[in-house]
Amino acid sequence: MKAEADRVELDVHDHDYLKLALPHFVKWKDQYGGPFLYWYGPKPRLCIDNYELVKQILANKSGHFMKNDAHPTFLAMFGKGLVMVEGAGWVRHRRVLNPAFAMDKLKMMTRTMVSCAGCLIKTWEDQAANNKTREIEVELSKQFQELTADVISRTAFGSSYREGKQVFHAQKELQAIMVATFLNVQIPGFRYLPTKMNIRKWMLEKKLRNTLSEMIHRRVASKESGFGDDLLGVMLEACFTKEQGEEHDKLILSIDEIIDECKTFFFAGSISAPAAMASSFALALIALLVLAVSWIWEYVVVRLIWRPYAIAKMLRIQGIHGPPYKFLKGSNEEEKRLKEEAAGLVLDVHDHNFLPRIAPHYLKWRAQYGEPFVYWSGPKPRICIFDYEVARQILSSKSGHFVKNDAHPIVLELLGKGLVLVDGIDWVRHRRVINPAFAMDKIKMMTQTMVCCAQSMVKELEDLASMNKNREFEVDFDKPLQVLTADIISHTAFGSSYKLGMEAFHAQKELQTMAMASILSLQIPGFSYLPTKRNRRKWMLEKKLKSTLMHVINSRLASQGSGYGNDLLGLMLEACTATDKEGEEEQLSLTMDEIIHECKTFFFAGYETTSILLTWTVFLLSVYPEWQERLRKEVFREVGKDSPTGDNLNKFKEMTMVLLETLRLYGPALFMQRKPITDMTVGELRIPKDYAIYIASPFMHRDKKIWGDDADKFNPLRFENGANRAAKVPHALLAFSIGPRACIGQNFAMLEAKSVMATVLQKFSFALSPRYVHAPVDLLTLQPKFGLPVVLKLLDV
Ligand code: HEM
Repeated sequence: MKAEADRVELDVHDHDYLKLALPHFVKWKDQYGGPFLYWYGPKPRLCIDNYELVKQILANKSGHFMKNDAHPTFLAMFGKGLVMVEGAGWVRHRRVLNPAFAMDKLKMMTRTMVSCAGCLIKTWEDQAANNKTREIEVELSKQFQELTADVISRTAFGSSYREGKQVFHAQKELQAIMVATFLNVQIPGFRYLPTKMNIRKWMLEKKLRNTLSEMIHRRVASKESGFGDDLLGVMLEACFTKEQGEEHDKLILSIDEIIDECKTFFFAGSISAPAAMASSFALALIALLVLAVSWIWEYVVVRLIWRPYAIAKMLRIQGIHGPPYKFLKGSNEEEKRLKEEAAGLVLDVHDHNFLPRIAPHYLKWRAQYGEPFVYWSGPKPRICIFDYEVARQILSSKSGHFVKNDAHPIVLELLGKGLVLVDGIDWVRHRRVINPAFAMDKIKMMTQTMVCCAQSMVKELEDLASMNKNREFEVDFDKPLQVLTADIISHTAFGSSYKLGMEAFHAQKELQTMAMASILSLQIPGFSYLPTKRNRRKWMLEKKLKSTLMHVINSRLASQGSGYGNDLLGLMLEACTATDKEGEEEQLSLTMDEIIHECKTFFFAGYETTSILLTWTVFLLSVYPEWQERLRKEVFREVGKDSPTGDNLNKFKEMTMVLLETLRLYGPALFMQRKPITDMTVGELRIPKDYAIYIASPFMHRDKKIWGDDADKFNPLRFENGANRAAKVPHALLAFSIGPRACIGQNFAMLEAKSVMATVLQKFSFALSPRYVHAPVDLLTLQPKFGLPVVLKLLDV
């Protein structure tokens, strides 16, 4: 019917365009009367034209009538902005946006509106003046569209209006895609397939997001000098509110929500959807063709060919060299080959330089091209930094210009958007909520739990040893240490709900194993949505993980009267609950999803790292028995046979030195990554926006210029005067990172490691089993490839 109506033209005095724009409504209304029902695919739509019914539905304040589900592309364009949000979310958004549309603010924008209109009129005037007849023909609807886009770019984004225009164009193209696909049959999952149209759509969505995100981050960074008088500025102003008695600003909308509101400004403010939808199928076909050509141009020519060569050239000019870029593969093949060659390398147990095993490509390229060098992960460049000063400037930067590099999708999936991965003002919000949980006095209170867990592991090992006449036995010690650290994090994070916490962690661990198994296999786009056996198991685990964590969190929230508890979750919820300004409602400054992500982060960031630190500490104390003995003496000197307390542990000086030296030589976290959100200069190095920077801390920890000639040796004494005096530069130990994004759990990890080591040293002596093979391996964290078999001997104490 629409195609037929498309061929009809109306007389200019005929304003009844319904037969053209909505011919199906006109026909069905005539045929079936009002209200009538029709079908959009399998979904029913009830059409109402009765004023009283309309009033009751639209004016209803119960919140029971919500917006209908939007078309996915429509959602991508609009985002979850004011037009789309519902319920409490809508109240929050509306509260932030209202001030931006107050009459006095709008009046201030009139000048911009008039000036934009003036520019258009001036263009017409100039064109008309060039004609003898002083008249011109213009395509008014197009020009008005341009005009409103101009007005909204300037009023919404002020001085950033040029970027605002880019947003407008990306949104317009997305709209064309929506029109072209609107009436197509929607095959479930089809939108996840990498068709040319979908790829273009994803690119546009990414561009839209990145441009808006950058603009917002810049505004937030320059917050001290005011947010500006444009819509974005007024919205950000209303978004940052200082609660009574609070030291810092509180953010009402998340950065994602602000981005969605910006999309809404544009869509609602400059384009009318019904007009767009009236476009013809012919237009859709042309759009498809244009999209295909532009996809080939943008994706193949620009991204895979031109950009890598341009980047390499720009870096060469700065004197940064590296292996040549190969189409699509980058340096992957050479990296893979070098790693395969190194995989069989076995080290002597006194040899702590494992770099030829885990990073042979870095060693080769550094020798060949110098420092820093650039290599290619597929078409993406990685600039590798070995210099302490450059690393310090990047990691310590507080401007918010260096953010975390895009995480591998698998890491993202596992970790969720928790503290480790969030950036910008979201990070500020998360960090503020989580900081109190890691305050020293709170962590000290957890020491008892840590020691208790360690004692029950030691008791089990003791029982095994007592079964042998010589009171010794061999064990793969990395395994009980893994179980122990999971036990500790379950207890300290979830207190009395630790059993449920443990269940959640087991689900997460299995998900992690599945993810690691697939990390190197070919990723077929869309494959993850197919109901294969593996995917179904994955979905089941994800569901279980989420529902278990939700259950734990909800029961805590429900028991608020008796306090949230002294475990990490309780302390986080405490900091998370803030009373609404108007007084009534209690609001969480993190959403339920964000709290769930933080719980996952506790486990992911806090469990494996600490179990690996313990594993390498046991390894080194086995290789250097004189240090094992020194630490045992220290433990007996400080606590005798008693259980250590938080205060005792802080007095373990030699233990601290050994742990720091272990972190230097065998730090669990290997390469830190960042990227600048805008072009940045660090020292003499100019780093263009979005280039990944890899900070090669395992190399830097062995730098003889910084650590002295014995940098490759195990020498805990270098930390005798504290971590900051151990090397020629302060903050040379990067194992917990430095700067604002340094590890929030470092005190927790150190206390945990001391609790466990003290408890083990009180009962056992240990030595490496002859089965031990020294082959450290990079599995996201640094691990002993063949585990840690040791002989444990029960002490006669
Ligand atoms: C030996 C043990 C640990 C090591 C070596 C370690 C290492 C690190 C490093 C290097 C970072 C910074 C990453 C970067 O800058 O890209 C980091 C961040 C972080 N760590 Fe740890 N970590 C350890 C234990 C823990 C524990 C026990 C927890 C929590 C229970 C934890 C939670 C976190 C969190 C939440 C962050 C992100 C902080 C932020 O971005 O604000 N870590 N850790």
